[in-house]
Amino acid sequence: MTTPAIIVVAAIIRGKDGRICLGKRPDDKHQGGHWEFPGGKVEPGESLAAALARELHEELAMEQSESAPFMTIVHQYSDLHVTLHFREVFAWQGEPHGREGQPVAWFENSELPGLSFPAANRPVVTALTLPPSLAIAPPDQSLTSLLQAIGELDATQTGIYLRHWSQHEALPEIASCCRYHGIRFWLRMVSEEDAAIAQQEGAFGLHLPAAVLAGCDQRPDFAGVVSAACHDRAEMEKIVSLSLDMAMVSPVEKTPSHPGASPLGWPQAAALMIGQPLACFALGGLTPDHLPLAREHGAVGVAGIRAFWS
Ligand SMILES: Nc1nc2c([nH]c(=O)n2[C@H]2C[C@H](O)[C@@H](COP(=O)(O)OP(=O)(O)OP(=O)(O)O)O2)c(=O)[nH]1
Ligand SMILES: [Mg+2]
Repeated sequence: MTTPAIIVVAAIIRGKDGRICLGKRPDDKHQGGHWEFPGGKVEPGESLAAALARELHEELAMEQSESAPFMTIVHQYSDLHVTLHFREVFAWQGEPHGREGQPVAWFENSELPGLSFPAANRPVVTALTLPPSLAIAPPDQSLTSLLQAIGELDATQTGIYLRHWSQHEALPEIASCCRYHGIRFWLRMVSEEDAAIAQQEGAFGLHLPAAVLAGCDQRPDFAGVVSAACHDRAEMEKIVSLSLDMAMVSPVEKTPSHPGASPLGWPQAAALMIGQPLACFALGGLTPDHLPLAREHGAVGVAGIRAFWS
């Protein structure tokens, strides 16, 4: 039996102090009693940006709001099929307050995972904990230059994937340097042991290359973010079926590190990424400046090697 389907826009509103504005859904509404990113149903013929500006005016008295894509999640509730377009609101007039009697409050990013949200929101709450850029450690980088480069990164914008360092004797030193600078880092999982190492070193993420993903029949035992490499639809389905948090989708554009690989191109990458219940990072021939373009195509972040180390 098919359920009704709706298209919804919802706002990620960050105050100057970095906190996020949420509203509480009235008990008698669908998904009532949960916190929500303010927003509502898109009306026929309305653009997503216009729909969100209208909802923010109606619900929060925010005027002239402007927004850009963050991520899209398609979710099937038992009684409703929703396409949720989350958008980052970057400008507005007025002080947001609940105009419909609903509680409205501001939360630190770190408080979000502890709140009760509609089930569809799990991936967006995870995505909000991620840096927008992921710098992959180049294979030929020396330990000294890696440690120096870590110290020069902006921890709010960039995380790092220590692709070749999981089993290296210098890992504790690198991990401690990352922790000191507040840099979120990912380690590569090749064996079961790597999940334990990642846990012990305080890695933020554990990344599964395609061959490891192929041999995996359950989510690895790791408390942080679990990501996997994704090149096609079959890998995306596997990643979703294991309830992983993140996919690095590649190669989106032509890249010198994999000269033989034919790129997906943005339309095909978008078809893979949009609506999936996880955070997608676009990878391959990109720079951090590609973030807005990547978000237009369903990725929440961008990853790469050379262009991501300042
Ligand atoms: N706004 C919002 N809705 C969400 C979120 N997560 C989630 O599953 N939803 C679902 C709940 C609802 O079924 C739907 C949003 O519809 P809504 O009730 O807010 O729509 P609306 O503002 O147009 O309200 P109404 O005029 O129909 O009363 O999307 C979220 O974070 N924010
Ligand atoms: Mg609403």
